[in-house]
Order: sequence, then structure tokens, then C-alpha cells
Amino acid sequence: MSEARRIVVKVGSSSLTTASGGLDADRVDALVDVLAKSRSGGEREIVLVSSGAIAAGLAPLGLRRRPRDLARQQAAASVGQGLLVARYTASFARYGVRVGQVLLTSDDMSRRAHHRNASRTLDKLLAMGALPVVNENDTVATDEIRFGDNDRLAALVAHLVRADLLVLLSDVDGVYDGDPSQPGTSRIAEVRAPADLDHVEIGSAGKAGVGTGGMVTKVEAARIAAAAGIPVVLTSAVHAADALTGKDTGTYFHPTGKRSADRLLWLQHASAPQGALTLDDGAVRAVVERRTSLLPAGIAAVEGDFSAGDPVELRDGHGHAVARGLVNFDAREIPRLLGRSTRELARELGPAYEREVVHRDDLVILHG
Ligand SMILES: Nc1ncnc2c1ncn2[C@@H]1O[C@H](COP(=O)(O)OP(=O)(O)O)[C@@H](O)[C@H]1O
Ligand SMILES: N[C@@H](CCC(=O)OP(=O)(O)O)C(=O)O
Repeated sequence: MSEARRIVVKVGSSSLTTASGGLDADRVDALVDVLAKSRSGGEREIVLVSSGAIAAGLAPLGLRRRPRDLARQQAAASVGQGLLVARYTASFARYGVRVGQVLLTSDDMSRRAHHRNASRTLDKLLAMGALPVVNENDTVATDEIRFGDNDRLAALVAHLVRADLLVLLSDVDGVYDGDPSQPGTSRIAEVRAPADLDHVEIGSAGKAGVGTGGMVTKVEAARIAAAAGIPVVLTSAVHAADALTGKDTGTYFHPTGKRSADRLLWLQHASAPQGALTLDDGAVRAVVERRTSLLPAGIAAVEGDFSAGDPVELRDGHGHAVARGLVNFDAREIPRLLGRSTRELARELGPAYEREVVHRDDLVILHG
């Protein structure tokens, strides 16, 4: 993959921190050395998705370890993000490279306007020769919709910027066929299909204790990117140069799907539905086979306490999920719409009700 022109590199907290959990300037510099040299010829663009904000904010806030509650995690991220970006700014400046901070939430990955703005900003930063440093906007991400781990965020950023390669850097040099700290386990060199890992024990966060995602979210991120046609190399940060020059390192995930511009990849692979709508048989056929929008007349039941704009699951009469979509109404509004035509609703409740419950452009059909 040394010919990859646009690469997204994700680095986890465990590769940027000291044993006591704070930001390790030397490790940050070592990574920057590799990235700066990799793009020095000018024919390669790199987007860096970097964790480490929470880790960098621990010591300044007198926290001895990663807090469990969201509010203190967000406080640590708020303090740490500034330190993290300042470190990257100073480190890349050694090579005359400008960095741009880009903070994203899962909303930015699925709402049309947010998706378009994020894509445009990242493309413009790259066109102007800057190196975008992306992280989740922990301060505004709420528990339910938060990615929580930058692995899946990195996969969706790779899709957003139409990357040729996603490199996931951690403190382990690939996916092992068991816990890598145990003797007798070995590195899996390549994955051609998700089933290749069915027999593998994929654990959560490692010994560093500062990470969030663990191997589980890395493999999930690799699957998301591969399904979008983007190859993935998962290796340790010390092998970053090998990954960027196409040398054999880590675990290589072959693309499993075609490259797609589908904004809603997120909805299919990384959304947490906030409720469910049960469709009658006619609506299932219309939405799944004819790809129409979901109208109130086709809804038989509603579940959950969601708000307009949230992701919801669309189910058939047997409770099987057939699609996911961004709903246009709050849950509490829907019962009085059930089974009624939009024209009748508009007449009775006003023009605001003459619209789809889920628009076809905000729908992904779930296969299998
Ligand atoms: N099958 C596996 N192969 C490799 N690593 C694994 C596996 N199962 C669990 N892990 C653990 O996942 C850890 C990496 O995840 P994490 O701690 O979140 O790091 P990061 O901060 O880079 O995201 C490794 O240190 C390892 O201990
Ligand atoms: N936004 C958080 C992300 C935490 C995170 O994903 O950690 P990791 O599992 O080490 O990639 C931060 O910067 O700390």
C-alpha cells in the first residue's frame, strides 16, 4: 500500500502516553517524525485521528486514572485536547507543517449538512497543505450517541475523505489469535473476510488502561472501512513507518466491499438506534424493495423515547430489523400519526405534518 495517496492514520492513547498516563512528548514526536517524512514528497496526504485528550487531561486535573463517569471524562478531554493539539502543532512545526484541529461527533457523520461541512473542511485543509488532526468532540458527545472510541470514528473519517488506506496504530502489532500477552498466541497477518476472525478471542482495552476501544473496536473499525472498500493496516505505533511504506507489518484487512460515497455508512455500522418503528407489510415492501420514504400510514407501532434527528430501527411485523434511518419526529408525536395519510394529517394538524417520518435519503437497508 505504499502507493496510497491519501491515508488516515489513527493513533490510540496507549501509544501517546507515559506509564503514569500523561502525554509523552517523545512518543508524540516519534510519530510526527514518521508522518511528516511520509508526506514530505508532497504526493501523499495524511489525516491524523488522534486519541489522547482524556489521557493528557488527567494529571492537570489531579486525576490519577481515567475516570469512569462521562462528565469527568469530558472535563479531562476538554483540558487535554488543548495540550494534545499544542503538542502536535509544535512537533509538526519542526517540519514546517501546519496542523488543523477538527472535532467531530457521530452527528457529523450522518446529518447531511454536518457531513458536507466536515468533508469540505477536511478537503480544504489538505488542499492547503495542512495536516488535519481529528478527535471526537467529547465535550458535546452524549453517552448514548458517543463513539467513545476513535477507532470507528477513524473508519468513518477514512470514508468521509475517500482515503486509499486506513492505518490503526496501537500498542500491539496486530490482531493476535488470542490474548497477545499470553505465550503461544501469534499475529494474524491478513484478514480477507470477517469470518477469518470468528475463532479469535478479541478482548477489550489493554493493559495501558488509558484507551477506550480495545481490540474489539479496532476490528469493528477495520470491518467498517473494509466494507467501504478501504484497506486497513492494524499495527503498533513503533511500526508506523513500515505501515506507511507498505512493508509487511501488523494485520492487513482486505477490502470486502466497493468504495461508496454513502453518507449513511455510519447509520449501518456505527449507530446506536434510539428507538424502533414497526412497519406493516406494505411499508416493508415499499421501503425495502422500492426504496421509498417511510410515511405515517405504514407504521403500526413505535418504541423508545427518541427525538427528531435520532437514528431509529425499522422493523417488520416479526420484529426483524430491515432498515435504519434518521427519524423526522419525536417519539411522543408519532402515536397520533399512526396509520393516517400525510394529506389528512396536514389538513388536521398543519403543513408541518405533510412530511415523511423517515426520508428515503436518510435510510439504509440492512441486509441479511
Ligand atoms: N486478539 C487480540 N489481539 C491483539 N490485542 C488484543 C486482542 N484482544 C485484546 N487485545 C488488547 O487490545 C489492546 C489495544 O487496545 P487499547 O488498549 O484500546 O489501545 P489503544 O489505546 O491503542 O486504542 C492491546 O494492548 C491488547 O492488550
Ligand atoms: N476522544 C477520546 C478518545 C479515547 C479513545 O478512543 O482512546 P483509544 O481507545 O486509545 O483510541 C480521547 O481523545 O481521549
